[in-house]
Amino acid sequence: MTLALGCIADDYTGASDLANTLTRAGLRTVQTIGVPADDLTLPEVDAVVVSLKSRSIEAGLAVSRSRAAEKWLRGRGAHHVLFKVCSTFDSTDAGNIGPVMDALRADSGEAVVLVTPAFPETGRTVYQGNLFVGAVPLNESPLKDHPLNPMRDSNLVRVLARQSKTQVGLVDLATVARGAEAVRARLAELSGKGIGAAIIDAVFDRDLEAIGLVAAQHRLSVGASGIGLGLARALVSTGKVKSAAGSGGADAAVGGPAACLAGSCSQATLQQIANAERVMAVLHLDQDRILTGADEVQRAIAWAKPRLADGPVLIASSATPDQVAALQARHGRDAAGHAIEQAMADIAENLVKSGVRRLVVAGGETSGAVVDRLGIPGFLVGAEIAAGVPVLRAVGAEAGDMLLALKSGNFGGPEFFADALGLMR
Ligand SMILES: Nc1ncnc2c1ncn2[C@@H]1O[C@H](COP(=O)(O)OP(=O)(O)O)[C@@H](O)[C@H]1O
Ligand SMILES: O=C(O)[C@@H](O)C(=O)COP(=O)(O)O
Repeated sequence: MTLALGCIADDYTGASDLANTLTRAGLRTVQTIGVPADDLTLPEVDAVVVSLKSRSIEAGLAVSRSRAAEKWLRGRGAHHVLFKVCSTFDSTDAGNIGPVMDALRADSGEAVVLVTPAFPETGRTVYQGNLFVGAVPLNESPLKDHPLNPMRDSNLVRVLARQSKTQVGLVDLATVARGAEAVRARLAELSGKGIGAAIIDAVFDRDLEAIGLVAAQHRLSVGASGIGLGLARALVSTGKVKSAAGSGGADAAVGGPAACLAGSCSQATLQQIANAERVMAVLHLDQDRILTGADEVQRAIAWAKPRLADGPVLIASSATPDQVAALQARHGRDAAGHAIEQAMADIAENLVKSGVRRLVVAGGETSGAVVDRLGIPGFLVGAEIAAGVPVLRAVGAEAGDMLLALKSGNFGGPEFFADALGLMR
């Protein structure tokens, strides 16, 4: 297998978002969980998205895991590696976007790295280096209250500079609008000044197409699904990849009981849970019981099991920003996040033991904990449920044939859970 594109994603929902974008743009794509073991049989593909759970771990670990993934991808022929980060640039001043970018830049010998989290289809645009979420700057969006990495600065040149050892420059929209040649000239100017990374403005998909043409000639880029779209379109338009259509049956029916788990506390997910109450049984977990060691997981399983035969169930830990802040004040931010993720993984494991083969998970860290516990090594990409969220078919899973959807907290329409199960038969 010779890869046209190698990708490293810093969480599992982000990886499935990117795998979805690449598939829709005509690249045969597989998502792996971590660097694949030698005995995992992968189909012949144009792109591999290696999913890491490295967004919120210690920076040194994120660096070493990303480097191992890059080595594997380059070893399979990938000329270009995209480090996929969140379209809301989820990170802290300690990282992990900057430290991983710096390490991959050194490994790939890249002079100046192109960086953009723009993903116009989901309302993420970048102008003058400032990230907008819909109509508001990042620091005024719900991301200011994220439980793990509250985003309080929308100027990405500043945000990345605080995390990276290199100087960070800007390629502005006026330059992007003049096309690929103008972008190349600006990058040469920046690298001549010793600047090692550039935030690139992008508002429309056509901006990302110009960026993709330039990026494809570089060794490394950093961004969200939008730059993935640009790269994929560049690979197809320059004939490096022959466009493939369709999901190849990756979403064929598996049957059996269905369940949803929500650990995201995003506004979008809170609304989706409220709407799901009309069409499925919903259990709200008691987070204090999880944190104090009471048997909340057993209570959830005992609640779910008798209901599975009658239709899908949804189990949620999600809470409003005030409730999240209060819980974190009582137990600590990391302890709260970790304990709830592990409880979700316990619940998922028990549900699968009870026969669940269709599972929807809301939240990136939550999805990481669940997929790791289920021991799923990879996914094929099926139909698109919503922008950035495909149906996934597990490959090589211990439980056998399974369909999953891993939803980024912020993605999906108001009826997401019903929409997902409607496509996961
Ligand atoms: N009620 C709650 N209070 C505090 N933290 C929570 C609560 N529910 C979930 N969490 C934690 O919040 C984090 C949500 O992150 P994640 O799953 O990545 O969602 P998103 O996709 O919205 O970022 C997880 O670590 C999760 O365990
Ligand atoms: O780019 C995006 O917004 C998503 O692909 C993504 O990474 C989402 O992360 P979570 O919101 O933590 O699921």
